[in-house]
Amino acid sequence: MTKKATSGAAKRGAATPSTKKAAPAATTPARKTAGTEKPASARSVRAAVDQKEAAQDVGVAQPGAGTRKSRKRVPPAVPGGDGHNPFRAHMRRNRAPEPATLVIFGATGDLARRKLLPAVFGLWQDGLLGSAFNIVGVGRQAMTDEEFKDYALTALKESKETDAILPGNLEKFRELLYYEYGDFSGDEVYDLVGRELDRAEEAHGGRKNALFYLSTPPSLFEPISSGLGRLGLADESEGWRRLVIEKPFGRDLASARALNDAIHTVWDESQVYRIDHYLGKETVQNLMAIRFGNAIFEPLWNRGYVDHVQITASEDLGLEGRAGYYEEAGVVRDMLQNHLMQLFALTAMEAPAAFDADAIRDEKVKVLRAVKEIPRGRVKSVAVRGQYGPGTMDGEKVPGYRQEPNVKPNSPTPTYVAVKLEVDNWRWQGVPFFLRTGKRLPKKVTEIAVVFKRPPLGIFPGGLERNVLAFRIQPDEGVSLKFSSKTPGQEMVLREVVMDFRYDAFGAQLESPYSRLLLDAMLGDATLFPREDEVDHAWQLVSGILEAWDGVNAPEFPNYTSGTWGPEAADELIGPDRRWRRL
Ligand SMILES: NC(=O)C1=CN([C@@H]2O[C@H](COP(=O)(O)OP(=O)(O)OC[C@H]3O[C@@H](n4cnc5c(N)ncnc54)[C@H](OP(=O)(O)O)[C@@H]3O)[C@@H](O)[C@H]2O)C=CC1
Ligand SMILES: O=C1O[C@H](COP(=O)(O)O)[C@@H](O)[C@H](O)[C@H]1O
Repeated sequence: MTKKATSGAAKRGAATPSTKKAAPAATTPARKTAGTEKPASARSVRAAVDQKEAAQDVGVAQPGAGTRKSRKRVPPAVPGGDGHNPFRAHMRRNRAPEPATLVIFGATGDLARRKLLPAVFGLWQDGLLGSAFNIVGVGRQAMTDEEFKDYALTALKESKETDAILPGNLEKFRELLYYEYGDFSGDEVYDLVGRELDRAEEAHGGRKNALFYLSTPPSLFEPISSGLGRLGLADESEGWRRLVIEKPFGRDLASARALNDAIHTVWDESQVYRIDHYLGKETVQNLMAIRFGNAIFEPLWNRGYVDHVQITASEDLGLEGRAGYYEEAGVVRDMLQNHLMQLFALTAMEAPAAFDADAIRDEKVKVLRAVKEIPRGRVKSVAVRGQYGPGTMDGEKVPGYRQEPNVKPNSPTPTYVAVKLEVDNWRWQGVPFFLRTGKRLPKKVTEIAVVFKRPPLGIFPGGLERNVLAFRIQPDEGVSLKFSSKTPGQEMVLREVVMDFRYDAFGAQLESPYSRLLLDAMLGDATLFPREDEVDHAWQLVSGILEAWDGVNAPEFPNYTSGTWGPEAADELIGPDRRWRRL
């Protein structure tokens, strides 16, 4: 176990340097050459308008108050319905974030462009970001504020993730954007960020709340965390300060622990929000809702009734030009250690004492701890790796992994993994959990399937099929229950049928996970963010697999054809009496 941060105040105090906001004028770089000096008053005016609008009604009259793409469809009538959209009310929750600045490090990167800026825009347009809000993009490229505003607006127009833009809202959103740049290993760039917070102070009601989002290569997580600490920006005396860290969190157990330790020299754990975007998916949250919001499932959710559980995250896409990252990561780091382990933990955990961050995360940690270890010597019997070869997808020929641009011709990097987890606790003893994920599989689908035991005795003709409760995480989001039914006719012949709940019954398109998680972080709700000990246990579980596979060439690679369901050995792993679901 890694050590927990001791007193946050003590840590932060110790790390607060005397250089805090030192000599701002002297450190101002030659920048913003396009005459983009921002008069404080302009910002104050905009913010004051925002504040007034928000004060009128946090729920309605926000800056861009409008309708999200998701609300273009009219929801079905609700009992006593009056046209009021229940989803909108739900999204708003019962409070809005305090005035704050969102600082995005790596604002010129792919994630920021395609996902983060659209997510923030959507939240803002829906009036969910509170009374005063602004964004400071931070990068290494020299850019003026105006150039960054242009860049961000282009990104919003181009991203598929952007909600329908209401007239005039892009121009209003533009007003909220600022940019700073510099070398992330020095002090100057953090000083500039600090001054952005100073400037927003008045408009933010005298507070300097800040959410620092690290959307950079992982090698920069520690330098940025430390840089913010050196300049006193983790100190919460003038407003809350939170650090959002993208994945991957470390590349193995040792580096994840080192990163946690480095971060905790500056930040208390309560200030740290490690992103796993799967937790922001509506359907993943619904897993908890269905398990713990109904009486009928939980009694069956154990070794008495469940035969096994299958968790699948299959992707039809290949590398998509990410060789630089993926050659270093591979599927275990990219998907198994984080997203699939989280899905597993939510499926297998006990009911939390309350729906709050620590209660839920405590339960996830407990079940992760209960998983039988997979030391290097066990890997062969419980895990299968694969790498895709050339094949055909949707009638088109696609290259194998080793033929992708910038991949080594004999790359040992796995693009598929299947693993059997055994949980040594009273609930799950003897119930295997099979997890699989891979690229260039036949289709994009993520599903958690709870497969029940066969009936104890067959009194009707026909097979004794296993009932399956399947959570379709994506796409075609919903939940289905497969069971046997009599087919119409004179004979008592059974056939499998499916009862299906589909999310589109709600008449709302689902929220981007990044919107959900960004808003949660702004609200200080860490429920959907993995805690330090969760990440640590997930790394512990995959460590043996990484040790056995890292850099070790699998002579059989490539061992599955693009467009198929992975290597044959995966069928042996789950068999002989069980079969992977054909999705
Ligand atoms: N892209 C995605 O879909 C996903 C990304 N992530 C994670 O998000 C993070 C960002 O990913 P992504 O946006 O794809 O990465 P990119 O490489 O596209 O962008 C990274 C950002 O960091 C900046 N940067 C890179 N190196 C330096 C440096 N040495 N000094 C200062 N700035 C630097 C880049 O600047 P410049 O523009 O000048 O290169 C850019 O702004 C990563 O941790 C990734 O693992 C997680 C899930 C999905
Ligand atoms: O984090 C990642 O996730 C995506 C899959 O995410 P999804 O939400 O589209 O299911 C994966 O393609 C990528 O390799 C990985 O880094």
